[in-house]
Amino acid sequence: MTTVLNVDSVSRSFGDRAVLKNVSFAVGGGKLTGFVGANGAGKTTTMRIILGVLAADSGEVTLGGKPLTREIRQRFGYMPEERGLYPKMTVHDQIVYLGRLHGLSSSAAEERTGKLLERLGLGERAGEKLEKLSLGNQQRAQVAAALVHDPEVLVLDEPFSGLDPIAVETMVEVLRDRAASGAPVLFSSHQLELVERLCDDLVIIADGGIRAAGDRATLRAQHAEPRYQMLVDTDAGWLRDQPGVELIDLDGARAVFTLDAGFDDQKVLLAALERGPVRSFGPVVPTLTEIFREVVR
Ligand SMILES: Nc1ncnc2c1ncn2[C@@H]1O[C@H](COP(=O)(O)OP(=O)(O)OP(=O)(O)O)[C@@H](O)[C@H]1O
Repeated sequence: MTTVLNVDSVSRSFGDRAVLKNVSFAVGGGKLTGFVGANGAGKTTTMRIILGVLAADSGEVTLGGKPLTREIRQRFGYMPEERGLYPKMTVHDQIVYLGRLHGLSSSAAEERTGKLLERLGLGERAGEKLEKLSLGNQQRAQVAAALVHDPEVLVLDEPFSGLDPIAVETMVEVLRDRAASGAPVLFSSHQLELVERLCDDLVIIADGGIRAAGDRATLRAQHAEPRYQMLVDTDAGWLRDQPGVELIDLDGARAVFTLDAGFDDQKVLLAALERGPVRSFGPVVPTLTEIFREVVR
């Protein structure tokens, strides 16, 4: 059975500045949910409230319908924006220590730490002080810290920033595994292509308010008008004067356009064929970047 983490009408101000305004969204168990928004949109503040590091002015966060208590939050894994491992302690020792803080026995903490560091490619670095590691490896250690107690919920602030592509893939696998065990996994990121590839669900925040939330396919259907892409052999500039067509992007022989409501796409295809070979023609699904632009503007 999976559990849902629910953020319900959460508001928070700093002084007279409303930073979160009635923020509501759900993070489904067993899923990876990407949390995206521009700088200062309110992602970190929302995550801090979920973790109880910061209080909401109103609204609440629940897990499986129950308000969060200290005991429930003990079972969360958190990777905060400010990171915060001990630079002078060895990687191994601090992950074990954090496991113990979360209630693991000393042998369980040792075992989990060994496995996790190995999995994250840090096995050979386990005995080094954190400050001696590269930034990317420190980041991996942060993930190990968030995961050591097999958390029932994972909340990660920018876990992919600064990672090389191979480290990203390792991290993705680790997060997918955690989600596969039924845990809700929420992470923020500015890397929209990555979020698009990785996530089951998305939450888009702008200026302290949720602009869109839900599964990728639904968001795509709701938030971006259908568009077509065509590739021909010669310049496709004639599309500008084609009735029913609005040209969005033209790069020589490649054109992206929308059609007036009810306009038959086959008429455009025929018009293109009259001018020469057509290499590809069809509707394209909008990318997350396009949806993002549309909903936050
Ligand atoms: N403790 C605080 N006191 C005053 N203002 C704050 C505080 N914490 C956050 N803010 C403000 O709240 C707004 C939202 O910040 P937050 O860090 O949640 O954004 P974010 O979406 O995580 O941004 P980024 O992508 O840059 O990390 C910002 O304008 C920030 O300056």
